[in-house]
Amino acid sequence: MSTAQTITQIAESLNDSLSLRSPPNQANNAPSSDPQSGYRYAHLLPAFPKDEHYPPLTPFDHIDPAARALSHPNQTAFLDKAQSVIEITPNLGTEVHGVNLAQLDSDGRDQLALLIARRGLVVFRDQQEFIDRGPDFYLEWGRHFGRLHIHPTSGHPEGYPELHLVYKDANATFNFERDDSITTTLWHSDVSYELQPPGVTTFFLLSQPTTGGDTLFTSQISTLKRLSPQFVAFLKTLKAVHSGVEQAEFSRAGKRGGVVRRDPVEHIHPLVRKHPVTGQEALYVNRQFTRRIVGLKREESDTILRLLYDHIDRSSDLQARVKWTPNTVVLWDNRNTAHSAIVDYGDSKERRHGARITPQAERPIPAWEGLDLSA
Ligand SMILES: O=C(O)CCC(=O)C(=O)O
Ligand SMILES: [Fe+2]
Repeated sequence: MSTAQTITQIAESLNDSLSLRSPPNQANNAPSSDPQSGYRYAHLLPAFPKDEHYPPLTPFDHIDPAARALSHPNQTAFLDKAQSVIEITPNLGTEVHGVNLAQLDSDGRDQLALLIARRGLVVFRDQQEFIDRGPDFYLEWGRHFGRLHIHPTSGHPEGYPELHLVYKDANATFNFERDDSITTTLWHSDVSYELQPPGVTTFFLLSQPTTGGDTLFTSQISTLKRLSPQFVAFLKTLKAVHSGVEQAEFSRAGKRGGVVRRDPVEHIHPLVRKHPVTGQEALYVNRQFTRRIVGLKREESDTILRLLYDHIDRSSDLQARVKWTPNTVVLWDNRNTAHSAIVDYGDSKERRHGARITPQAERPIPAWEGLDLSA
C-alpha cells in the first residue's frame, strides 16, 4: 500500500475512540502538504488492510511474569543502577530514569512486571534504543509478558497486526470524541470485552505534538478503596457484560469505512477483580466497554454504573498524568488501572503517532470466590 493510500485509509477508518488522536518527537512533526515525506517512522504508519480476518480468540493459560519475580532475592534488582526512581503520585505511577529497557534480560522483565503490578503505571524516560529497535523487537518484548493481542479494528503497521497504533495528523481530520461528546476524556481499560483482557501493556509515542496529548491514568485499586465496605461487599457479588460490539459498529460505519478483523465479542467479568500476583482488589468497569450488570434491572444497573463512572471521572486525587517527552516508554497494568487519552491538540496540524504492545493475561479473577461467571 502506498503512503497516500495508507493515509486515505486512516482518514476513512478512524475506528475506535482510541485509535485516532495523534503527534512526533524525534522526527518531523511540522505541518507540510505531505506529512509523510521523510517521516522517520513511515514504516510504522497505520494501515487498514481490508482482507484481514481472524477467527475468534481461543482461551490460553497465562503464566504471569510478575509471579516469577516473587521468588527472586532482589525483586527490584533491575532498578539497582537507575539514576532516579520517583513516585509520581502516592496511589500509582513510578517514573524511572537511567534504566535501558532494551537491555533488560528475562529476570529484569519479570521484576518490571512485578513493579507494574504494584504501582499500576511505570514511566521510563530516554528509551531511544527501545524505540529504534523496531517492530520485531516490540513483538519479542511483548511476548515475554503474555500472548499478544491483535486489535479487531485499529490500524497497525503493515505486516505487524499485533501492534496497535494511535495516530493523528493534519490529514486525519475527524475524531470520535470531539465529534459527539463535550469531552475527549474516555476512561477505559483496553479491550475489556475479551475473555482474557490485557495485563502488562507497553505504549510509546513515535511522534508527539509540541504541547498537549498527555495521557491520564487512574488506580482502580484506589477508586475501589474509596467506596464504603458495605457497597464494595455488594459490588463483589456482581458481574457485568463488556462489549466490543459498538467499537466494531463504529469501525464499520459508512463514514469511517474501517475494518473489523474479528467478529465482536461480549464477555462477563466480575465488577471487582483480584490481581493474580499481588492479590489486590480493583474495580473493573469502564465507560467505554462495560454495558450492564448481569441480573439487575436496567435502572439499577444504569444507576450503579453511572455512579462508578462518575467516581472514576472525578477522582483527580487518584490519578496520574503522563507528559510525553521524546523517547518515553510507558507501561501499565491494564487489570488494576484505567486510562484516557487527552485530545487537547485537536486544532494542531502536528502529528501524534503512538504504538501499543498488548499482551493478554488471565481471565479476570473475581474478588469474591463465590461469584459464578459461567452464567
Ligand atoms: O493515546 C493515548 O494517550 C492513549 C491511547 C490508548 O488509550 C491506548 O492506546 O490504549
Ligand atoms: Fe487505551
